[in-house]
Parts: sequence; structure tokens; C-alpha cells
Amino acid sequence: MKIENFSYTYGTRTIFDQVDLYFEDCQLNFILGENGVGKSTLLDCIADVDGKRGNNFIGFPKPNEIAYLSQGNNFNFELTVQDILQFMKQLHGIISFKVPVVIKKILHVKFGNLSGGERRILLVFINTIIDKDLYIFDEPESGVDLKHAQEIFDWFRELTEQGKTVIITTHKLDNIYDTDNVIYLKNPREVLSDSYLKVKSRMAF
Ligand SMILES: Nc1ncnc2c1ncn2[C@@H]1O[C@H](COP(=O)(O)OP(=O)(O)OP(=O)(O)O)[C@@H](O)[C@H]1O
Repeated sequence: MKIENFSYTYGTRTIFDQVDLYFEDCQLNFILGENGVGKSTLLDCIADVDGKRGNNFIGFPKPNEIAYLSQGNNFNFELTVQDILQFMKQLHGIISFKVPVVIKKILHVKFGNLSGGERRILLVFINTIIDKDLYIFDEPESGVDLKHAQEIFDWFRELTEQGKTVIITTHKLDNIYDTDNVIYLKNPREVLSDSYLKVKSRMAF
């Protein structure tokens, strides 16, 4: 998948200016860059939120074939975790899955009573079990402890083993392998798309 000659502005503010970006199929693709550089904007464009995707987006699945967990997603506070899993099963095609221990522990808790980290883990988990072609996560490990952040990345890698493509924004570099594809947003005109091994020596943070 690739985006050619990509430009995006908010009013007079230029976020992307004629850049090319490459994504690897069936792999983890990490979008890196400083706060405010445009990572979430790029994800919204890929997921076609509010029709933001232009015709220079090549090879991406249709919006209804994409699972997208943005930073603001939530559920009704009165639903228990079990209700939510049931609801998602009715609403979407679901990949066969085993309920992980971290989710089993909170099955009967209402969404509104979960901790911030537990909510995030649940939201990430749900987005990994719905059957889509492309999975997009905006800072999935935000507020999640180190052990469970590692587990979340195991779920993502299992998706790629099933032939799925995953795109993730993150500020934490610990879960990136040298062979993973990285899209490093340096500034509106400068983007590096390559293996993490090749990109990391040129990253400024
Ligand atoms: N709807 C909007 N209208 C105007 N400016 C916006 C809008 N949404 C985002 N921006 C601006 O565009 C820039 C890119 O925002 P974006 O959320 O894509 O950054 P980001 O790289 O995801 O940042 P972070 O790492 O802090 O989450 C920011 O400077 C932000 O203030």
C-alpha cells in the first residue's frame, strides 16, 4: 500500500506537503514522529474519516474493511465487558479467539468502572478480533503497563501471521523489531519509509 504525492492542510497550516509513504502488507507498520507532526491526521486519512482519503491512496482496503482504534474511542459505561464482547460478535464478523487472562479478569465489570488502562486493553483487544483486512491503532499502549503493552504487541503480530496488515502510531520504541516497517514523519516535506533498522539512525528523537 502506498500514498503518493500526499498533501494535507488544516486551513493555512500545512501538515503534509507532497510526500510519498509506503506500507508493507501483512506486517506491522509503525508511524513515528513528534507530537503534532500529523500521525493521527494520517490515520484518519487512511481510514477515510469524514471522506479525508484522496485518490492517491493506492492499494488500501475500503473503509468498511478497516478496524480503526483512534485515541477517543469508548463504549456505553453501563455495559459489562461480556456484554460488549457479545455486542461486537453480533455486529461484526469475528476471528476465532481465546479470551486472554487480562480480559477474563474483568468480564463482569461495567465499562464505566474499568481503569483507564483496562479500558484501553479492552478496546485494543476488541479491535484485534473483528475480521477486517487492515487494522489501525493510534497509540494503543497509551496508559497500559509494560507487561500488557508487550501482550498487545503479541496480538498485533498474531494478526500479521494471519495475513493481516497493521498500522500503529507510537512514541515507545521498545516493541519495534528491526525488520518492522517504519514511517517516520520528520516534517511536512520529509518522511522516511523503510525498515526500523534503516530508519532509526536517521531519527531525531
Ligand atoms: N481539526 C483540526 N483543525 C485544525 N488543526 C488541527 C486539527 N486536527 C489536528 N490539527 C493540528 O494538526 C497537527 C497534527 O495533529 P495530529 O493530531 O495529527 O498530530 P499527532 O502527530 O498525532 O500528535 P500527537 O503525537 O500529539 O498525538 C497538530 O498541530 C494539530 O494541532
